[in-house]
Amino acid sequence: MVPVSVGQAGNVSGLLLSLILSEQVQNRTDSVDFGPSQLWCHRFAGLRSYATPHSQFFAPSEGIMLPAGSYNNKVAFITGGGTGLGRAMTGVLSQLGAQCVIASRKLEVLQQTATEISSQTGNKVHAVQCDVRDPQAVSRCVDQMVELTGLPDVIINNAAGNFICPSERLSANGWKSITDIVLNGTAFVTLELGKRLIQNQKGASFLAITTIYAESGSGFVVPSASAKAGVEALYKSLAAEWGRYGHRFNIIQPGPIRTKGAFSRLDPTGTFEKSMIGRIPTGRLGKPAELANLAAYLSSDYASWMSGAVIRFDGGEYVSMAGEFNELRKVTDDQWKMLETMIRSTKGS
Ligand SMILES: CCCCCCCCC/C=C\C=C\C(=O)SCCNC(=O)CCNC(=O)[C@H](O)C(C)(C)COP(=O)(O)OP(=O)(O)OC[C@H]1O[C@@H](n2cnc3c(N)ncnc32)[C@H](O)[C@@H]1OP(=O)(O)O
Ligand SMILES: NC(=O)C1=CN([C@@H]2O[C@H](COP(=O)(O)OP(=O)(O)OC[C@H]3O[C@@H](n4cnc5c(N)ncnc54)[C@H](OP(=O)(O)O)[C@@H]3O)[C@@H](O)[C@H]2O)C=CC1
Repeated sequence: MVPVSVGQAGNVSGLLLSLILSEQVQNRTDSVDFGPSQLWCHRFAGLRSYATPHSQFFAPSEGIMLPAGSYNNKVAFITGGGTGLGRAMTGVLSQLGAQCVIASRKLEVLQQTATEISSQTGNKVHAVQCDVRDPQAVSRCVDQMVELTGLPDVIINNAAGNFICPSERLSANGWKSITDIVLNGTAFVTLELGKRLIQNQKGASFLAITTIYAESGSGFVVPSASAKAGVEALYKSLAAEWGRYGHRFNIIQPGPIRTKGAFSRLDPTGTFEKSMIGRIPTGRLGKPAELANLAAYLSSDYASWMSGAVIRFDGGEYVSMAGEFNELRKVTDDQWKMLETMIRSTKGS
């Protein structure tokens, strides 16, 4: 771990962005003393990752949490299981004994992940090509899964699309592309599997991966925010309606966790991460393994009484951004003395 000074976007095409951001970071440095002694940079695999010194209080435990064999004789279906968080969840479920089916558009990526995970865990991982935007493709994918493994015990709706874009630059097709993957894709997968499970009188756990801004909304990712909010409404509604068929529905809202898919589309220059870390009370990004442990718990029999739950999993970022006075954590002791004197000396209203 090496301390770094506040940097600049590294190329000419990033000049405008770097000017905007250097001003932002400069302001932060001036008023917050968020300088080299308080901002740390990990370097690994060619990637930078920032953290604050107090993140050492919150070191991630990345080992598998549930007892070995917790998923023996279970089948798990994970959309977007070939990459990022989906891949991490598949790895943990497979390690715990599940037979996994991973589905997304890029068959080669899925196959490579499937081979790597199953060679590590000794349990089968099946790769099935499926574009979740297409209900017929989803139906064919489920047919294929039934042939391979039978209907699943666990369904994780993790596939998503996203990019930052001012809404005035967004085309109708840009909107459709994101909302089709996130909201319609989750609905098609959930309805197709739900109906077949009901027909076969088989219970199951459904989990959706949304995001903290599903609750607040967020500018610059408006289709994603709208679609993720829709997914949450879908899952809370079905938790109420389909409990009678043995189905549980839960939601994880992750905060920032470094994956190529997310960060390449949401922070393409890598510059926003620095300011983001400053608002996370635990001072670091989440780890895919931490999310995977939570998903494994929520989808397991240990959580059989959990349904309709929305779990925010973000190192405290959401409440930190929401609280009116939270920026006051930047005030120094000397500044507090002065503020207190001013307040105490005020008489009357
Ligand atoms: C402050 C720091 C932030 C750091 C990170 C913060 C982390 C927190 C993250 C919180 C939530 C994260 C949510 C996520 O979902 S992350 C997962 C992201 N992963 C992916 O997006 C993977 C899959 N994505 C894709 O395949 C593509 O990106 C896709 C565009 C979503 C879909 O691909 P495809 O179907 O091939 O679509 P097209 O390329 O044909 O485009 C369709 C349509 O959209 C327009 N478009 C595409 N990109 C942009 C862009 N960057 N800006 C504006 N418009 C865009 C494109 O032009 C097409 O429209 P049109 O036909 O009108 O031209
Ligand atoms: N990383 C983060 O910080 C956060 C992530 N999230 C959520 O976590 C989940 C995983 O994201 P992450 O791992 O970061 O990013 P990835 O980009 O790695 O994951 C997205 C996955 O979705 C799949 N996918 C995209 N479009 C389709 C489609 N039409 N049909 C089927 N599959 C599709 C992709 O595979 P393929 O291209 O092969 O189709 C890919 O595997 C998403 O729901 C995201 O919204 C939420 C908050 C924070």
